[in-house]
Amino acid sequence: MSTNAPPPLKLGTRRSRLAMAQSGQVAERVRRLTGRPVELVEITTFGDVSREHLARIGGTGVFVSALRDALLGGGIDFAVHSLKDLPTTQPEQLALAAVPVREDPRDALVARDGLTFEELPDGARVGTGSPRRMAQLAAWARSLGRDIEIVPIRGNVDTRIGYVRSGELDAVVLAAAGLRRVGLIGEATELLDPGAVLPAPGQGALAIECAASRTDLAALLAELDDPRTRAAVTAERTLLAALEAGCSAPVGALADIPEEGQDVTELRLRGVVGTTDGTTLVQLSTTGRVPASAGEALSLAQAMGRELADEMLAKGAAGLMGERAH
Ligand SMILES: NCc1[nH]cc(CCC(=O)O)c1CC(=O)O
Repeated sequence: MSTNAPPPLKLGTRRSRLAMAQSGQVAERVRRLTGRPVELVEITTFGDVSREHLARIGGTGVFVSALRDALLGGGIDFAVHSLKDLPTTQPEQLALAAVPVREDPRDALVARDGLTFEELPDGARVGTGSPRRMAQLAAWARSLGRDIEIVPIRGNVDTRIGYVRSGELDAVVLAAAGLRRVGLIGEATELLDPGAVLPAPGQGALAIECAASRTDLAALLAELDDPRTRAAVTAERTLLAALEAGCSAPVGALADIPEEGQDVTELRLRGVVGTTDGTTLVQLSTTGRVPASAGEALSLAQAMGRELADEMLAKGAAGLMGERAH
């Protein structure tokens, strides 16, 4: 073994089971890619400590600011975030070095007795703290003529599933990606069709960040980037930004980017905004031609996001978002 072995790369991570799982998976890929050891450095964020509902503390960035401070202070070399927790404006001093291949973007239902959403009886209590999920679940229940009570909850994956195990709630809704990453996807009783419930912009994707000044490191991490995922989440996040909504706003978005070699000639971007009681939803989609190159895909993704936002705003989307997150 060489005496001047490179020092370990420090990967800053939140302490939650989900954050540790996704950081561990990225650390393994970076180790294999660079041959360098990767050390996990645990950091507590405001979002982990606060007991407040996310909708009340604003949501935007509560899980990421402590990690970003450590990146800028040099305490860590890179960080892994859930992309859907990242504010839409990227600070100049930080590089979004890679957006790896996306995990399942859908929401998952975890219900008692293996029930699907449509099988829930009148009076069923369904837990979620997300205004986006509240709006779409309430609208879905209304369309079924079903009387479902949406109960505001928050907490990590185990806490939320615990409400169903204990019998306190009939079901909860979580991101399928989170369940997969912590090995609990078997608890899901239904993967929700995006036609009924659109996921949060960027859901299921990770963001790997480092200081923009670390150009060599950024280039190394860029090996983990998946251009197709980056184009999809760019369309979704451009829509979110153009609606001037925060990550706690009742906004859902999903871009379908066809796999290479797939016989598809169109990209599709779907978006939804609604009131949390589900009485009003503005749900629209737009399509674009499949681009020739990754660079072209990004500008097309941005154009589609802006175009869909304009159409949604013309249909009254701004009035449905309530108080804007900051
Ligand atoms: N807001 C918390 C959060 N941020 C990312 C995920 C799940 C994983 C992902 O979307 O990548 C979750 C939990 C959830 O929504 O159930």
